[in-house]
Amino acid sequence: MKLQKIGFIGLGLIGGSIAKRLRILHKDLVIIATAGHAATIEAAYKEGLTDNASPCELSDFYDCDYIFLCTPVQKNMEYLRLLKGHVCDRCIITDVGSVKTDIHREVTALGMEAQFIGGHPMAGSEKTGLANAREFLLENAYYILTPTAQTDPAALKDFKELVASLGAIPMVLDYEQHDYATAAISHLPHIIAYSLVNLVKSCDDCEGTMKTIAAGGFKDITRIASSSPVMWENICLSNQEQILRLIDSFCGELGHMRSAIAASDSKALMEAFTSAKDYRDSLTLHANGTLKQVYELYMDLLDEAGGIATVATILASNHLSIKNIGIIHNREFEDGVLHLEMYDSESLAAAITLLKKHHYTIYER
Ligand SMILES: NC(=O)C1=CN([C@@H]2O[C@H](COP(=O)(O)OP(=O)(O)OC[C@H]3O[C@@H](n4cnc5c(N)ncnc54)[C@H](O)[C@@H]3O)[C@@H](O)[C@H]2O)C=CC1
Ligand SMILES: O=C(O)C(=O)Cc1ccc(O)cc1
Repeated sequence: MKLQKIGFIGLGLIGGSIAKRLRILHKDLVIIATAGHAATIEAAYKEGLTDNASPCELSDFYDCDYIFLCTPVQKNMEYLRLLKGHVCDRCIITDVGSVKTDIHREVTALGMEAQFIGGHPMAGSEKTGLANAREFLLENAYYILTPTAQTDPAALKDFKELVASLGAIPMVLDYEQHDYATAAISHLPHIIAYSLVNLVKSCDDCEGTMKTIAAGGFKDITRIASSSPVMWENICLSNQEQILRLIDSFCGELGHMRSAIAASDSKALMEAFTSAKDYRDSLTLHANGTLKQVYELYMDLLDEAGGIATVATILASNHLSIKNIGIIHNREFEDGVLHLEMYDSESLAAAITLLKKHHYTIYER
């Protein structure tokens, strides 16, 4: 399907990343957008991402092939209501929200099932805004699609192709199944991270001893507590039922741990830790059972002669071999991005530390 016009409502981390990739793939595509702040659209226009220089009106979305709703989940539902009756028949409205049941119920209530395909890229970070959007953000990530009972199979096929062109892996799921799974693997972990940080904050002494000595483990498990509060408030309100279910199960798990520790039950502790370790260690195994881990980083590369040679020399002189290297030449008004693939996790970690020491900006996935 030849894409002509795509609209974005919300142009932050996710909307911006999708738009950037589409701009690279389809130079002639008309991309229009609106966002919470006019400055976002001005910036997007300046970098050649959007065709409009100020936030567009909802009526401008009428003849889009696709409209991506990329605001916090509850705002997406408001926009869906506003769009009803104001888009042409062939337009597919999709969203990137982290919760799907709520918006599907709204779609049904509005009678928009034939025009809506839910979506959720399983990629992102704790960062927000267009400034952090990257065209490769969805690379190799699952992108969950939740069609409705009235989705035209041809429209679903086209949308799958679009998702695949973003570098993502489309996966169709039932929306309720999606919300239970994401409550477990994404929503609960964010709530635990936020709670853990608040716990430490309230337990710390006046000198901030805990904050000072907080080491890798605490930082690893709480990185996501730096995520957008508005986004997570919206997610908790939209996926309330499944999140409460998972919080209760988690309290049960913590209770088992507590009992085992209180009873000095080494066997129970060893069983719990070993079983969790085995499962966690197996996460890098993909569905087909092959080890598909890629040890890669992306970094900003100054547009100067010898830029790659300098990076290669820094790594080689520290005995770090590069498996794959390439420049992504597509941000017209910015410096290039260098993609590096290393052989294993240790070399990747060492390369990141080394390159950061040399003041390069690194983007880890
Ligand atoms: N951050 C992440 O890692 C992921 C987020 N998501 C979902 O993607 C959606 C967007 O999240 P991000 O891009 O991370 O957020 P973001 O904060 O980076 O961007 C949100 C965008 O929505 C706009 N916006 C907010 N309220 C608005 C309003 N009332 N009218 C118009 N625009 C408004 C903001 O101006 C901004 O452009 C959310 O629904 C979230 O659940 C999905 C996958 C990953
Ligand atoms: O930062 C991380 O590791 C995330 O987990 C990002 C994320 C946040 C929300 C989603 O719906 C999907 C992915």
